[in-house]
Formats: sequence, C-alpha cells, structure tokens
Amino acid sequence: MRIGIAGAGAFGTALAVTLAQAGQAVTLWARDAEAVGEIRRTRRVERLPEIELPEGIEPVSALSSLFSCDTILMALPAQATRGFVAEHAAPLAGKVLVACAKGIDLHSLTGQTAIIAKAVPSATPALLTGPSFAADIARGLPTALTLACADEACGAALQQALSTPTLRLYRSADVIGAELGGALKNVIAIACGACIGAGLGDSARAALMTRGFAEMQRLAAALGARPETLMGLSGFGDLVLTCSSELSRNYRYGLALGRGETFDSHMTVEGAATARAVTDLAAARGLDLPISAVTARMVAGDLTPLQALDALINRPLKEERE
Ligand SMILES: NC(=O)C1=CN([C@@H]2O[C@H](COP(=O)(O)OP(=O)(O)OC[C@H]3O[C@@H](n4cnc5c(N)ncnc54)[C@H](O)[C@@H]3O)[C@@H](O)[C@H]2O)C=CC1
Ligand SMILES: O=C(CO)COP(=O)(O)O
Repeated sequence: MRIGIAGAGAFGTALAVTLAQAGQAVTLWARDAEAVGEIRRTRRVERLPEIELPEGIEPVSALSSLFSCDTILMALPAQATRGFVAEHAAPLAGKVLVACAKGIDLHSLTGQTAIIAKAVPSATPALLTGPSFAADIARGLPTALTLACADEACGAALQQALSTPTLRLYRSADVIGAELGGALKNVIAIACGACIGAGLGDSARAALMTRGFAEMQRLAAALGARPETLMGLSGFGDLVLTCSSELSRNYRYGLALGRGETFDSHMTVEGAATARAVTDLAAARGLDLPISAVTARMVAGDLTPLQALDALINRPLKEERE
C-alpha cells in the first residue's frame, strides 16, 4: 500500500508522523509550493511547530506525486473535500480514499464518504475518525480511533496498514454512523464551550453533552446509522474529548463566543458549518434538534449564548427518553 496524505495541516501531518515512525513511507501533499519548500527545509509544519518530521515523510506540492499513491488519506477541512474530489476525479479513480475530516458538506448535506462516492464512483471510500488531538498522535501518545469502511476486506487491510504502536484502530462497517458521530459532536462542543465561556457551569455542560448526545443519536438513527456506533469511539468517545478539552478548536471557539471574544478566523472550526447543515437536515426530516439549532443561531450571531441557553432551558417539559 503506498500511502499519500492530502493536507499538511495538523491532522494530516500527525498521521504522517505516526505512520512514518512505524516504518511506512508517506507522501504528504500540500497545495502551496512555497510552504512545502519550507517544510522540506525545516522538517516542520506551521500547525504542529513542535514536531520534527521523521525521515519517512516526503512533503510534496505536485499532485502527480500524491496521485501516484494507491491509498490517500483526505485530511482537508470538510467543506474543501467536495471541490477537491470533483476537480481531481479522473486521477482519483479506483483509489482507496480515506476521509479524515469531521463535518457535513453544506452543499449536499451529506458526509465525507458520500461526497467521495458521488464524485469518484470507482474509488473505495473509507473513514478514519474518533477521539484524537493531532498533537497527541504526533507526540506518540496512546490513541484509539475507528476505521470505517463498507468494503470489509478493504477495511481490514486499512486497519492493519494504518495502525501503529501508539495508534490503535478499531474496525467498523457502519460508515454513516461513524461519520455522523465525528461531525455532530463538533456542534455540541461549540455549545459546551459557549456554556462554560458564559459562566453557566459544569452542571449545565453535562446537561448539554447528554442532551446533545440524544440529538446525535436521533439524527443518526434517521439517517440509517446503527445505534451502537454512536456509543463507540466515533460518537460518545469523541463527544467526551471535544466537549471537555481546551485543546479542541470547536470548544475554544465556543468559549470565545461565551466570553464575547473574537476567535482566529484562520482556525479550522468544523462545527460552525456543520451546525447549519444539521439544522437544514433536521428541517428536511422534521426532527427536533434544539441544541444544534441554537448553536447554529449563535454561530450566525442571531442569539447570544445566554439567550441560547435560556431558550433551551425554558422549552416545554418532556420525558427524558423523547
Ligand atoms: N487537528 C486535530 O486534532 C484533528 C482534526 N481532525 C479533522 O481533520 C480535518 C482537518 O483538520 P486539521 O488538519 O486540524 O486542520 P488544519 O487547519 O490544521 O489543516 C487543514 C489544511 O488543509 C489545507 N486546505 C484548506 N483548504 C484546502 C483546499 N481547498 N485544498 C487543499 N488544501 C486545503 C490548509 O491549508 C491546511 O494546511 C478536520 O475536518 C478536522 O475535524 C480530526 C481529528 C483530529
Ligand atoms: O476532532 C478532534 C478531536 O477528536 C479535534 O477537535 P477540534 O477540531 O475541535 O480541534
């Protein structure tokens, strides 16, 4: 298996580092030739400055080098995937394309693997997701993720090839459930950050995580996910990590909203677009997802965090299982 990674941001680079340390040769592609020149010279990337790239990584800006690999890990932001696979559908034909982004595409309202399958029908889509911060993976800290692929033989081969001594991959055939868990938890993490940033306390955050998880399960079930997938690393596991750690950009973005502060607009905050996508999906399917809805309105600037939390707590009373 010749492994290429599209995107030399934090996550793409972290994956390249752990794979290279495990002895894999990895082609790491970024679109900016000047930046790649700098990476080759310094053996460091801007998003993970403390990590030195091991020898097995070849940073490239030529797409032909990326397309010479048979397995490509797609580590671009979620909203960039559609354009990339559409533009390069011909050279991507027949390849194994592993989506690593966590987000629902705003245009099609589908997950990453559906975008890949639509643009490149001959490719085999897979997904790598679950609780992990790029810096932890790159530093060799122990991490467990989900490798999901509808083609079970391909999933097993990817599980073997992409596991390393510090990165343990569990296999799943439920691609829809795994990708919804990873995308939806980012929305809830923004809500949790806003809650803490606005000074509303840990009890309120626990309520948001729990009721947010109920929303994740409701939407995932409506879209055909297996319930148990949401209970695993890609759902519950990633929700816990992202809603409770200041290493999460989604959580930090929420904190900034709650405190009335600005946030670095160059940061990748997947939950912001996905909150809108979830609201559109819920409306189309007649689902009630109140936390996601108020989060989308907070992100759009239509509600303050205090107004959002007030709207949630004053909803009509109901049974917990609803
Ligand atoms: N950073 C993390 O800890 C983790 C990130 N992820 C997911 O990985 C995905 C990527 O995140 P990061 O690497 O952290 O973001 P990042 O912001 O560090 O890197 C994204 C990279 O993609 C490049 N890029 C953006 N648009 C592009 C386009 N149209 N064509 C080519 N390159 C483009 C950027 O220049 C940047 O180098 C996100 O969906 C995120 O949720 C998943 C697990 C952990
Ligand atoms: O997906 C992640 C952790 O699993 C990374 O979270 P952020 O994108 O919020 O930084």
